[in-house]
Amino acid sequence: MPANGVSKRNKTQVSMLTSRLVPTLTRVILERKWPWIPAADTLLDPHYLFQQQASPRPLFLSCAQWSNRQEPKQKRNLSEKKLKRYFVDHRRVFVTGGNGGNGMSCFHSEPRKEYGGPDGGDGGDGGHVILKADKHVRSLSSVLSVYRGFDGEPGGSKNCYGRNGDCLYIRVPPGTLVKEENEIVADLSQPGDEYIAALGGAGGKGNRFFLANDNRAPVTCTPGQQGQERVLYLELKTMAHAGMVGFPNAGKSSLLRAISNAKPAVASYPFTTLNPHVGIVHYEGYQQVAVADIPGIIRGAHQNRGLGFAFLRHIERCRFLLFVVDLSVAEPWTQLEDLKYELEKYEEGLSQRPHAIIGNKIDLPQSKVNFPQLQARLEQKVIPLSALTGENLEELLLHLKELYDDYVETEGKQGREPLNW
Ligand SMILES: Nc1nc2c(ncn2[C@@H]2O[C@H](COP(=O)(O)OP(=O)(O)OP(=O)(O)O)[C@@H](O)[C@H]2O)c(=O)[nH]1
Ligand SMILES: [Mg+2]
Repeated sequence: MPANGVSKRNKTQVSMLTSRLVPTLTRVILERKWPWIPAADTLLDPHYLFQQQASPRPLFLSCAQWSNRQEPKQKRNLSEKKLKRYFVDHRRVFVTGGNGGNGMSCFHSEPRKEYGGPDGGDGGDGGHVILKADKHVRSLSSVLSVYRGFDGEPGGSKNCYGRNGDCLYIRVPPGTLVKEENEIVADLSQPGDEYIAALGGAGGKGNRFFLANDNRAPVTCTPGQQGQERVLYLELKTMAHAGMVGFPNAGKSSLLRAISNAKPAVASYPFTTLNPHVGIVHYEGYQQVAVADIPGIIRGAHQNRGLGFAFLRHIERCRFLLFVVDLSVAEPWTQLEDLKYELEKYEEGLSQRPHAIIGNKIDLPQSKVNFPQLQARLEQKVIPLSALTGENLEELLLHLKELYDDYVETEGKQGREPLNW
């Protein structure tokens, strides 16, 4: 007799019974799905059962082991493609006004009343699609690509008119330009400004409308008109106060994360940022400066290389620029020359906008060698800093405020309202 009191013969019998009770396939699936649960054979193994009776701990232990085996949840790397909260500064929108309701053709019907006359009502007008500037909206990201207005209701009998379709409002940020075939058709600069993007169709006429002296029983009624269809391009005049311009991997997104509450994706491969992100830097007296992280630009961007010249357009919409140079690469001054060349090729004078030059990654040993060489080649001061360690960020923040104050002053002199965020 074995030590645990179960004979080998008994064990074989129980095992055979288990095989009959639980089909093989089900067992395999169960064992794969819950590996911490002992195999069905083992469960009915008298040896195992005795062990369980002796100490109930193994079950709890297996749960604990399972939870230990699960790897700790790691913070997943942010991918730009998964980030939905990027800044949208231009949109193509297809708008269609609501259709008008059809007119009704019918005659008054009442007992003992012959020739009651026509009483078909008119259809309701279709609703307009209206663009409205709203100061609570910051970007065009909430604007969809297709809008269709509400239709008017058809006319009814007994001279009932159809209900007009409601107007459909599309909320856009103040400072939105509306373009149609490259022509500006509206400038929604102040909050509350409205522009009818698509007119709703007029409602059709009921047969009552056609009642005349020479025609006392008209049967004619007209259908409602179709709503207007238009393709409009919405563009923001200003995207942010400051725009960060730099080569891919220069550390623009890291810098925006360091100075503001924005959370653009950061990774060690080029072209991590595919869409602009805007972060707000807060100063004393509730002053806020908006800084945009713009996708990386390479030499030849104006010829559509890299991410193309679509991104140079974002730079155009920033009032002043922050050139971000990676100090750790060889000859960082060539980066600056290339960036200015590309901006100049895209639009003359763009590189001459008020700007600051930032030398990033000063924490790296190579940067400490390159920085004095870069500074020696430039008349303008370069701000050396590290977005990663936070070294010398204060100097950038002070310089940013100076650029902002100059911008407010210039706008004031020209009688324009500075962009308030
Ligand atoms: N050592 C060091 N590394 C940095 C610093 N700033 C950024 N990096 C690293 O540089 C890499 C690129 O940083 P990003 O912020 O994604 O660069 P980017 O300019 O936004 O790049 P794109 O989005 O591709 O244009 C990342 O691996 C960062 O960790 C810094 O100050 N010091
Ligand atoms: Mg980036």
